[in-house]
Amino acid sequence: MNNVNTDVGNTSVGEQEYTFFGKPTIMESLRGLKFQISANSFFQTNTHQAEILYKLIEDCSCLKGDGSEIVLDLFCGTGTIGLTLAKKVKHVYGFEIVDQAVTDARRNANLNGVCNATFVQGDLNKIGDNFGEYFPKPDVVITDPNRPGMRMKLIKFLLNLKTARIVYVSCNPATCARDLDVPE
Ligand SMILES: C[S@@+](CC[C@H](N)C(=O)[O-])C[C@H]1O[C@@H](n2cnc3c(N)ncnc32)[C@H](O)[C@@H]1O
Repeated sequence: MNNVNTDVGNTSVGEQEYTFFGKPTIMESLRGLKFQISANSFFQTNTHQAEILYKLIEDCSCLKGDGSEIVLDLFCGTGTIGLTLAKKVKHVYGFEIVDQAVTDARRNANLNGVCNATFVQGDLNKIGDNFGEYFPKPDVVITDPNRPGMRMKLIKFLLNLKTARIVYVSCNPATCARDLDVPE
């Protein structure tokens, strides 16, 4: 797979894709589920470590496991986190900017027989005042932003939700610390 972009920066999202050999997607298994991943979709690079991370996320989520809770999966990529939690909750709502990743997330839900997950394409840096109308009040929020972290509007939105639990997964301690420091 040749994934081409014209940026000089460190970006993994391509403008054109050329499949030279084989299929344009790869399959991965995580926590008993199968995931089909396209070239432009984010996927944790170390699958073994991702299993450990996702187990930790589940532990930190403190789900009741009785199928009553709503989970919001922000920056959801191919739906991996939400889908690994879906069997324990009432519904998962995932938000992600990359079209292909959202398509993958919906397909991955089908692949794994998960019917209680909704994945929506959208830019979480540009949420409108009506963002909260897209899902019921969540019991748990998982947020896993890319390195720039979250914008103030999203942070304020999450704080106003007064959700019992927010699990922040970060690949950048600096922006994570900045985001956690926002006063209520
Ligand atoms: C660190 S990855 C996490 C993906 C997923 N949670 C996982 O574990 O595979 C961050 C994700 O945020 C998405 N993203 C980046 N900027 C975004 C934005 N402004 N709005 C929504 N999603 C965004 C990326 O495309 C990527 O899929």
